[in-house]
Amino acid sequence: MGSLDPPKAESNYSNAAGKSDAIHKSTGDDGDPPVHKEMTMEYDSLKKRKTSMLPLEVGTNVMCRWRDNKYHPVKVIERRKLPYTAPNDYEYYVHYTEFNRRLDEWVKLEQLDLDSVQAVVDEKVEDKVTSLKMTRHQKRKIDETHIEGGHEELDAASLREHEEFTKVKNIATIELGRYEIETWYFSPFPPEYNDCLKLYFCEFCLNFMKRKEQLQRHMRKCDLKHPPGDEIYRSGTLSMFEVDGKKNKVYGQNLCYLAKLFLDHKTLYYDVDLFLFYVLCECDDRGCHMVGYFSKEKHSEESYNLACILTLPPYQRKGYGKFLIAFSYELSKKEGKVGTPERPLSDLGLLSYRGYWTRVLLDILKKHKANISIKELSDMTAIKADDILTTLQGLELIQYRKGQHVICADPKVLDRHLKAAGRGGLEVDVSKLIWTPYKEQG
Ligand SMILES: CC(=O)SCCNC(=O)CCNC(=O)[C@H](O)C(C)(C)COP(=O)(O)OP(=O)(O)OC[C@H]1O[C@@H](n2cnc3c(N)ncnc32)[C@H](O)[C@@H]1OP(=O)(O)O
Repeated sequence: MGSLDPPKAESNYSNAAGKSDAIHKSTGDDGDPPVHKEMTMEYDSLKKRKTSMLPLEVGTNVMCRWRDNKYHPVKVIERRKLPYTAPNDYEYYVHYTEFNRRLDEWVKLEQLDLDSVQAVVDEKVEDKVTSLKMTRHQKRKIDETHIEGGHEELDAASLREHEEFTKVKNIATIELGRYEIETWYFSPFPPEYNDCLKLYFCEFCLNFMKRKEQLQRHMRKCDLKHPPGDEIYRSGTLSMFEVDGKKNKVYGQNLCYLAKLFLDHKTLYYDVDLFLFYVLCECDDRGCHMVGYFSKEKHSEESYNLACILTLPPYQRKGYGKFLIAFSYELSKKEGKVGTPERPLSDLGLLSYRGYWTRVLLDILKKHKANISIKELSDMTAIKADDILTTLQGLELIQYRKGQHVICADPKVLDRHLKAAGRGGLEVDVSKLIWTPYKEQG
């Protein structure tokens, strides 16, 4: 599977500096004053034209030099004046149009190629309204990110306001345990944290602070050495804790603030009572260090068995995501239900789920000699029938014959797909799971 990091291909884009260099060089030694003068005038007018477009407007499309030293198209999302500098000295918050929003960042003017500036397109209000049409579920999620919450309907204006409010990352880095982590997205921390670029989290209770000394003081007092709640799984150094959002409200909210820094789609913050949090930890003699988690509604009418899933960036691509997904299905099996993750899935979420579904289903198809139906696959795996159908359709293993879906699984094709689906990840040892499904206490 390809990397989701931006493409590494050579860019054939040449930059503005190169072009103005060429002008300087051509005014060299040929001793031809009229040409020299013409060139100088041309250079001056170019410079003037460039200066006149500054500061760039929000919405401008322009090419920007990225950390790979190549130029990529960006859109200016926001700008801010640099203190104690000339009137036009701004820095710009840009979105790389080819990449995911997690790579949005502040850049300096010298990273932008002013020759490539395109006029700001005034997006028509109707277009925006159409693009803002959302499902009821998405609206609910957006509501929940609002500090006050509780709006029944969100009109286009409120959505725009929400987009405006969340478009720039507020916290740039966090310290958590022994890691300093660059954040990916905006998270609605309380207003008193508005002036912070970095936050310090207690890795056990997830309280967050503005200053390192506050964290150090806190660590001397904090009694926790693992997430609050019940340890429901332990295998080797891996432990899973179940945290009830109602019993551990502050922990649940802190976890949501933290998770939103890495989740673009909106998540809940205040209504944590309705959720259980499954927190995966690597344990050593200093305590149980959070690696990732998933949340699960206590009651889901839509048969969701997972609301949000996160592996903290330092632990990603090590198989923990697949472990968390597998774990969520093991819980569903114990409940005797089928389950599906809450939508929308992020790009990385979709990749991880697709890989998991492919491996689980194809492993069964390989071993199972007789015909097997989608319903039987669903009963065996707790994967919802729709997800089985889309996975197998995506792999072109389904045919529609005489009004029915039929699975056509040639062993060689199965092997090819399994190989492409990558590594299996960490296994959940079900014998080590000690858990009973959630029941409301009377
Ligand atoms: C319902 C929802 O919550 S949807 C939102 C999902 N969550 C997020 O987007 C939050 C940010 N992302 C994450 O936390 C993580 O990327 C997760 C949870 C999606 C995956 O966690 P990880 O621990 O990295 O997963 P894991 O190591 O098991 O790999 C999963 C597979 O996904 C794919 N994948 C994950 N990250 C990448 C990446 N950056 N580039 C390409 N493929 C990737 C790969 O196929 C990978 O398998 P492989 O390593 O064998 O090739």
